[in-house]
Amino acid sequence: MTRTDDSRYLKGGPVAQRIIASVREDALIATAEGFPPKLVSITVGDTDAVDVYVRNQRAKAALAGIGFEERRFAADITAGELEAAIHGLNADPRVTGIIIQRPVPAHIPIKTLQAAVHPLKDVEGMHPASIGNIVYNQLDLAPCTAAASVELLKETGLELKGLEVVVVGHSEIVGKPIAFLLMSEGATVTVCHHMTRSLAAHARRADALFVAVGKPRLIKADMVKPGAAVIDIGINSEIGPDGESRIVGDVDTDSVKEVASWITPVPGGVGPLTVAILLRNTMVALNRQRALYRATYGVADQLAAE
Ligand SMILES: NC(=O)C1=CN([C@@H]2O[C@H](COP(=O)(O)OP(=O)(O)OC[C@H]3O[C@@H](n4cnc5c(N)ncnc54)[C@H](OP(=O)(O)O)[C@@H]3O)[C@@H](O)[C@H]2O)C=CC1
Ligand SMILES: Nc1nc(=O)c2c([nH]1)NC[C@@H]1CN(c3ccc(C(=O)N[C@@H](CCC(=O)O)C(=O)O)cc3)C=[N+]21
Repeated sequence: MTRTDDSRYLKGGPVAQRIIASVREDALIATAEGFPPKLVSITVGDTDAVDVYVRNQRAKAALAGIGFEERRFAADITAGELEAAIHGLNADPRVTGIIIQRPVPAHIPIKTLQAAVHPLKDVEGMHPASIGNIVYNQLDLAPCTAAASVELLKETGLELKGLEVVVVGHSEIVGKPIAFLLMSEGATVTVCHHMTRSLAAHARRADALFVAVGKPRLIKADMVKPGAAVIDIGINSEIGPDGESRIVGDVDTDSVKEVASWITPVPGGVGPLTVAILLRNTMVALNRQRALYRATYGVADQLAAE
């Protein structure tokens, strides 16, 4: 049996295709109504870690009928200059959404940048005001990777209410939002991080195990409960036995797949779905902008008023 024919693999591609097809329908209607959705990506400095992501964003945005523009800034730009650029995008009615690719150089405070994006254009749900929404169980626009990971778990058909879930990694962009989304769904959530005393003991109790750390093969077969669902979020690049560069996750997939009932492959798991959800979030943002403008001015929306 080849890797991808194995039904234990929870693949992101088919789910992503469904989402992109539905986004495309909405995007074509919005465009015909005079409001073409457009996403702007901001990258700062050396962008190796995000190149794959941005390349896929561009390709999938084209498929979905969403405009895409990449703004690249030099590593020595100041935080003030970047904020000014973001304010310009906030004020530009042709721009629907803004995504700031991580990481940014150390001298740029990412939180300040994230807070500079207008909440209505925050397609990643990372503005402090947006991230608060998931605490209040308003889940229609959540951080893309977290939403993608939870959506893949739902593909298993497992009942989330009361499910024992363990999340490894507690970054603000992945681990923490996953924990909040799962709490909203009624799961019992344990969050582990580098200070956790026995990662293995916690991980082994999980019916669903989410891993977002950035360490290849951190999770081995003896850390996984038989029959569990394993969602591998890690994207690590390493040199394979053939001397070629390859992408691997945080889970030792070959051994863990013998124990788990479901496992997300890397590549081909969470990654493609993350991109699809970013595009879906862009349409959620567009619809919010149009609804607010109608409510405020009683006209179709901002462009129509000009
Ligand atoms: N598929 C996708 O769409 C995406 C994939 N990623 C990938 O997911 C991974 C995580 O990304 P991100 O959350 O941004 O990374 P961060 O580096 O921000 O966070 C890593 C987390 O892992 C924890 N950690 C570190 N070492 C251990 C350990 N030995 N045991 C348990 N926990 C540990 C850290 O805890 P502490 O803070 O306490 O040190 C931290 O919370 C990366 O491989 C990244 O490439 C990221 C974004 C999107
Ligand atoms: N603000 C911000 N948000 C992010 O969500 C974010 C980020 N910054 N910085 C970089 C990381 C990484 N990341 C990926 C998303 C999808 C793929 C993806 O599509 N992966 C394909 C790769 C296929 C191929 O190799 O072409 C797959 O896994 O199958 C990869 C990486 C999002 N990140």
